[in-house]
Amino acid sequence: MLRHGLFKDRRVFDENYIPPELRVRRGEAEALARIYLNRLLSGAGLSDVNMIYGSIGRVGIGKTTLAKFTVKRVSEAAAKEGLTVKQAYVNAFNAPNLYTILSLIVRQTGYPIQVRGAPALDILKALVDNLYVENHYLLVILDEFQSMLSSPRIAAEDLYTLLRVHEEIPSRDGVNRIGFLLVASDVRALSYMREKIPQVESQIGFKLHLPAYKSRELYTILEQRAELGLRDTVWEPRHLELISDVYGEDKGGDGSARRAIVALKMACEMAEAMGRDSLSEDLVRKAVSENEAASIQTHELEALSIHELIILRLIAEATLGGMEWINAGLLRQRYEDASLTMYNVKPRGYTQYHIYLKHLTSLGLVDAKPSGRGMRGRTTLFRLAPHLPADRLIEVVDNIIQAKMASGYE
Ligand SMILES: Nc1ncnc2c1ncn2[C@@H]1O[C@H](COP(=O)(O)OP(=O)(O)OP(=O)(O)O)[C@@H](O)[C@H]1O
Repeated sequence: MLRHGLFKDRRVFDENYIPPELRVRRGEAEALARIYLNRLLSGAGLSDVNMIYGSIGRVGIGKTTLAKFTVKRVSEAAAKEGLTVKQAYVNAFNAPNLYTILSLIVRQTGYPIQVRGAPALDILKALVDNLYVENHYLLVILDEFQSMLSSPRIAAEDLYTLLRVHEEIPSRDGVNRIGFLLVASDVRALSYMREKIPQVESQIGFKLHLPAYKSRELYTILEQRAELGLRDTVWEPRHLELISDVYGEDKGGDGSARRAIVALKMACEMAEAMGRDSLSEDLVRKAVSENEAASIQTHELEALSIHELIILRLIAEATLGGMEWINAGLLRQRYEDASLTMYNVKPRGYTQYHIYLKHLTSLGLVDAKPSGRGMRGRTTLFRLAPHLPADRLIEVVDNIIQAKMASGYE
């Protein structure tokens, strides 16, 4: 009989949960924190710009976690020396322009700065002034930094203004008080920087590359979650080994801690739903295979244009509505309607439209086949690739479309 459930603290499995200590990558966090602290504690202020970046196509490998942990460490260590280092986190996907970036930063500092209707430069001046008056420091994480570089609504000058704030707006006492930790998906961010903002690129002190996780590292991460979030009698090391062997990069997996943690959570939820009070190997295997089936490569979707995303969404919608295949004519008609009425973008001409459909098919997101007999004339039929869950895909696609629209992409 199940009396308490398997979890002792469900929050430990939340997407944004940051563990109290890092058992994997602690050394990296300490090394990064020391760079900021060395200068700060020697009285030279805070002005460093460092960067964490991952590997192409790898997600969930701990970039954000490491950044947040590092900044927290800096703030705590500084506090022990009597210095206040405020922390701010901005995800570029939610910050399409300099004004929004600064508004988000200001909100997190808690300073009474009027941002509504103020020009970005005035907000930044007020921020520099408040830091001076309070004698505080500020360390800002700019996550998904690559999308700031490619956004048409963030000019090179904006990035200079922000990242070289000390030159644009020197503090009244000459002490620099704002440091940055940039987080980018992969090494390409550095070459974009070299093109768009070379002076900032050359100013980056420390560039830390994070590889995908190996199975042994995933085991350690899972063990920590199990200890913090599950009842002791629920799990055994072999359950965690099974998961870390599936996702470990050295075992042929994608090295994602996120997916490994989700698999463990799913296994526990499945056990609960079945009224069991502990995990079994069978259940863990089942959770892993469901996790695989439901996995949507968000980075692959982020790389699509808005028009491709609209087409994909329409095909997924047809599936969700019970239509097994949608024919080319109907799809085109829905695409034209949706572009104009829902997204306020001009539909692309036929040639480009067909290139988009081909691309979606070649990525394995969409299946295409010629219509059989019984249809008038020859046409092509489309459907969402059967391994993709239509409802979750629509959710993810909507988020991406929204973010792209907000940052002015097409
Ligand atoms: N070293 C670690 N210790 C404990 N948990 C970790 C560690 N690395 C990653 N995680 C967990 O794995 C999940 C994914 O990590 P995170 O979001 O930091 O990855 P990311 O590389 O920033 O992802 P994305 O590529 O989507 O931006 C989070 O739940 C995080 O808490």
